[in-house]
Amino acid sequence: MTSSSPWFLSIRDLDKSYGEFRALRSIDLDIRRGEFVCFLGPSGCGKTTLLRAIAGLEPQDSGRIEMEGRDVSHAAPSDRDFGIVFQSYALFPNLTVAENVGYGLVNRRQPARAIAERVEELLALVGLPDQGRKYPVQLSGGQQQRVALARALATAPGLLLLDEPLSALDAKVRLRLRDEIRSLQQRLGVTTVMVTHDQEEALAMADRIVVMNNGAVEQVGTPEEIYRRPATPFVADFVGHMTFLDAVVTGPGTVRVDDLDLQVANAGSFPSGTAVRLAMRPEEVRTRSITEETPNCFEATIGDVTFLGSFCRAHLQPTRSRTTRIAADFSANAMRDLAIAPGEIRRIAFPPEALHVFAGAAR
Ligand SMILES: Nc1ncnc2c1ncn2[C@@H]1O[C@H](COP(=O)(O)OP(=O)(O)OP(=O)(O)O)[C@@H](O)[C@H]1O
Repeated sequence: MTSSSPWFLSIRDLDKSYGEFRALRSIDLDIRRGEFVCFLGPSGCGKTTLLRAIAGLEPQDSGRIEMEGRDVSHAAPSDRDFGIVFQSYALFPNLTVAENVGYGLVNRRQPARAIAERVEELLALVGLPDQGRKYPVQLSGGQQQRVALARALATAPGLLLLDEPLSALDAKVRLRLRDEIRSLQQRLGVTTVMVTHDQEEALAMADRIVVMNNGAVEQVGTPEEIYRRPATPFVADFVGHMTFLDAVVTGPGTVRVDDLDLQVANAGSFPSGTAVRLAMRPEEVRTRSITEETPNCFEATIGDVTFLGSFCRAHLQPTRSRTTRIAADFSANAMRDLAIAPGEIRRIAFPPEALHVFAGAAR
């Protein structure tokens, strides 16, 4: 690979075990220069282990890591060009904010004046000008995390690693800092990898999301690809909400669920008779402008309705089916206009393009 390669970071066949437990399984991943990538997955899936392997803090057992075309697989962390922010702010409590931010610069033996100027510039960058004399304990959690961010950026690293940097903060601060980190990253153009288990955070911040499960990469894609075209039932289930139904393929582009025959736009190449899992997002259930020609339309009884703030989620049971229950989301307007209430019967439709078909019977 040459430095003209679009990839800042390339990972090949990375493996890591703790005793018998395989924490990373044959990870292959390429990250573009300037890209913001999120590692997303449930607790224990290996996100942090992968981040720490990239940093050289938790060496892999086998596999290769290249940064800007340089093989850093066995390089010490100090020989890898990154800055890192941890979940717990990890600031030195006995050092002032300015000393914390300038820590890495002092180690590089830069003149005091240059350091002071750079620290002031960094504090302004993270929205904390004139706070350099304070101690970490005098700052809020959000402010401490900004200081940690400034410290990680001090040496102008090629790669910014963020390990759940927002998860210790309360919801409002988290939202604000999320936007700030994203716009700062775009302004600086620094290649960034962030670990999170919060799907909303990943969808809102990332250029691309790496969904991990059980030490392996399940899918890599833009937020929209991950959400609209989940590659596996795990991704479909983990990102957003999905109704899963047992189905049987009845022909090209058709499946049967219980007594319902449904058209499916992307049915894959399963032969007739194959048991599959059908999946659909609650917001894709259609309730308006339904005519006799609308595909996959039928009557359904409205079951329980849960108020979720900006929308309501209802469970619907098609009247021709004994067992099928489908989650459907309704805006406040739709709730009112369609008089959605438990026990009512309404016509609904499943757009063929909104149905996902996966191999295997439902759990
Ligand atoms: N030093 C270690 N010794 C033994 N097992 C470890 C060690 N570090 C991590 N593990 C195990 O490896 C798995 C992956 O851990 P990792 O911290 O990468 O998960 P994660 O996806 O970041 O999860 P979380 O969001 O909970 O931090 C977990 O099952 C964890 O228990």
